[in-house]
Amino acid sequence: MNSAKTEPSTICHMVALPYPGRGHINAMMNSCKLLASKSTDILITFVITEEWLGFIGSDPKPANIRFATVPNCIPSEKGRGKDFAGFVKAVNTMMEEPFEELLDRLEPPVKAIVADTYVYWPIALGNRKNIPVASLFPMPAMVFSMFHHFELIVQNRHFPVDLSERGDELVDYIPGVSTLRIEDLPTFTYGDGRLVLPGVLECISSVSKKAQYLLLTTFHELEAEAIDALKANFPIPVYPIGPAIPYLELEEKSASITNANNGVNYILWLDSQPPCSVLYISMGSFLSVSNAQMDEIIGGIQDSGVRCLWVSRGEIGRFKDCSGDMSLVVPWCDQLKVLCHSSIGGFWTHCGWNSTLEAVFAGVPMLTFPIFWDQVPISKHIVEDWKIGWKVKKDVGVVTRGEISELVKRFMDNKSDEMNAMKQRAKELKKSSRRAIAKGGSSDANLDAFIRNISEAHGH
Ligand SMILES: O=c1ccn([C@@H]2O[C@H](COP(=O)(O)OP(=O)(O)O[C@H]3O[C@H](CO)[C@@H](O)[C@H](O)[C@H]3O)[C@@H](O)[C@H]2O)c(=O)[nH]1
Repeated sequence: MNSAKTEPSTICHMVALPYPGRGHINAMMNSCKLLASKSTDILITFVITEEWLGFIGSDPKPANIRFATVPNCIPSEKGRGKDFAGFVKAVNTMMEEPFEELLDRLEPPVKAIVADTYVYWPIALGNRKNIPVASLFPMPAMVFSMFHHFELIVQNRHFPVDLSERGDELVDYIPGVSTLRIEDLPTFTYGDGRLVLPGVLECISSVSKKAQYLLLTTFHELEAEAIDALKANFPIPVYPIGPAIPYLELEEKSASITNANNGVNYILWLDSQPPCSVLYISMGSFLSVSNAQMDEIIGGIQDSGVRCLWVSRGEIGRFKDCSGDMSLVVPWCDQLKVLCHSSIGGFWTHCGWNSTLEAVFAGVPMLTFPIFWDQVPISKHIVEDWKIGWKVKKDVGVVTRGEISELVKRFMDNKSDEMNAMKQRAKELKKSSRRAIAKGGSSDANLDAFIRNISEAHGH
């Protein structure tokens, strides 16, 4: 850890604590970069485990963001998906003590803690130490509202529930959230979702009761109704500052483009493809679909004859038949750069919120294959609310190779009126995301308001 000792007291020093998973670390880092871009008087200490420092320690970041570490007191990131509930428990029992020790040593004095909503203890810790806490929720405002109003779901007898019997019943009573089926709520009715639900509900309720600010990685234009309804009754300021994605670095050259991919330069490959012809496929950073489903997906995409760029970690062997001019498989890519490339015509996504915000920013329509938790209502957002995608996943059972091939062909048909109308809507949302981040736009103004609030209300 490299704590600076002599910064002047005008420095607004914040400590950022992400939940230690890829989607959450990215959301927190991108939010911090947006905050740090506002003034060189802002200093952010970004706290991660030593293992995570190994993953992201050499990534480019502005001079006013620095890393500090806690020991590897939680299970390794590798294999985290295997015992999800156990991982969540470890994050919430093992990290507080080393974090508190670190906090006590940091200089200059800390003006605010920005902590992921899914880590349970920072709000109480901040209260004990008289340090304001901004809770960063890295999922849609709509999903926050679902948990915030969970008692309505219970009152309407929609939880607990047997999805196979009542999954199609409608949920039309959550303020600011458009009507959806029980089946489209986050996956808290079964499995790991059911296990982590009580802890999540406690976190969400402590945000309104004890935190000082709520930051959202969404932007107002994208979820206006959910955000307005939330703000109307929420006891603390709510600041949507998104899309919290790495758009500030879009123009920079990324060394990882070839280094991480055994010398394969996927940007050069994209450069040589026709406009809007490539389907980008990424299924998320830690949960994946069943082997049987994966075989159908790979077969269906091959049969469709559509060009594609796949991201696949550790499963490259399964793609041995996907070689040739039409497809490229890489273990990792600079996703926002890829989505913004003119050759990309569609995105097959598991509907992680960061990926969704990136696709909205890039104006790319989506094929949705949600797997867990918020990904299910996010798919509904994409398909029904914004109408910029189609759902591939079925509620029950495997989607077959033939179904996938047909769907992908129709989806990537640049001459279809239906697809062109969808692309037009995606372009409109892209424009609204650019308006939100432009000077004086909704997110830009919210970043300023949050920083002003922290500096004034809690100045030294
Ligand atoms: O080759 C790749 C693949 C992914 N990414 C990035 O990795 C992140 C993935 O985040 P996300 O799309 O949100 O997926 P997950 O990692 O699965 O996200 C977890 O965290 C999200 C935010 O809380 C939730 O919405 C998801 O349900 C949860 O699984 C994004 O920033 C991508 O740009 C890359 O840069 N390169």
